[in-house]
Amino acid sequence: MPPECARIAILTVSDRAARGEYADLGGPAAEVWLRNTITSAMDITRRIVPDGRDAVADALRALAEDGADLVLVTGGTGPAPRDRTPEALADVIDFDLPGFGEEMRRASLLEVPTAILSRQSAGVRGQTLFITLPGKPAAIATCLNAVFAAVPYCLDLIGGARIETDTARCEAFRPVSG
Ligand SMILES: Nc1ncnc2c1ncn2[C@@H]1O[C@H](COP(=O)(O)OP(=O)(O)OP(=O)(O)O)[C@@H](O)[C@H]1O
Ligand SMILES: Nc1nc2c(c(=O)[nH]1)N[C@H]1C(S)=C(S)[C@@H](COP(=O)(O)O)O[C@H]1N2
Repeated sequence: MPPECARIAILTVSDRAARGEYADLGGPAAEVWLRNTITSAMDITRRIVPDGRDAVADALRALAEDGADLVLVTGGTGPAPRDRTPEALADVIDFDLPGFGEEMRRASLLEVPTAILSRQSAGVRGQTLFITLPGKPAAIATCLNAVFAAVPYCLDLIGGARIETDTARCEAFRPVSG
């Protein structure tokens, strides 16, 4: 893989999708969104894990150790007993980026009042940016549309791969220095 190729992982967190009780629609929706938006070279992998703090934290750690530049996580952000994606994220990151969650909730609240229940967020471990999204497949585009303009510059700042976007879908914002 060329060094400029961005390594992106999509992690679906769902007990029922992990058991095969329903088809995972969230992971594929996130992949389609990325393929339609990112124009530079990328390698996308997808995984499914059950809900729960340890299962999710182990998967997040493994993805960072594998060298992922960006990890999108969908599911397990709510208040139900098995929804522990935020705790798993806190276990693995060096620091959080609360603006991501604030903006994704703001955008989602324009669509559904229960968006306030999602503890979705973002954080950085080493050179990996994690963004957590709600499990509802329809939430994925809403949330990525709301925040993705800041993702390329965030990856620049943490030493991740440089990514370019289709400006008709998402204009990556990189502040000009000086
Ligand atoms: N990965 C997914 N693929 C398809 N539909 C999903 C997925 N994740 C969630 N959903 C749908 O969104 C609804 C609410 O999502 P939520 O994450 O709260 O699921 P859940 O009820 O906790 O399910 P699970 O047992 O799979 O974790 C689910 O009932 C399901 O219909
Ligand atoms: N855009 C959007 N955000 C949303 C939703 C949605 O349907 N669309 N569902 C909400 C609901 S009902 C819940 S419980 C929380 C947490 O979902 P999760 O546990 O699947 O991550 O996300 C919220 N955010």
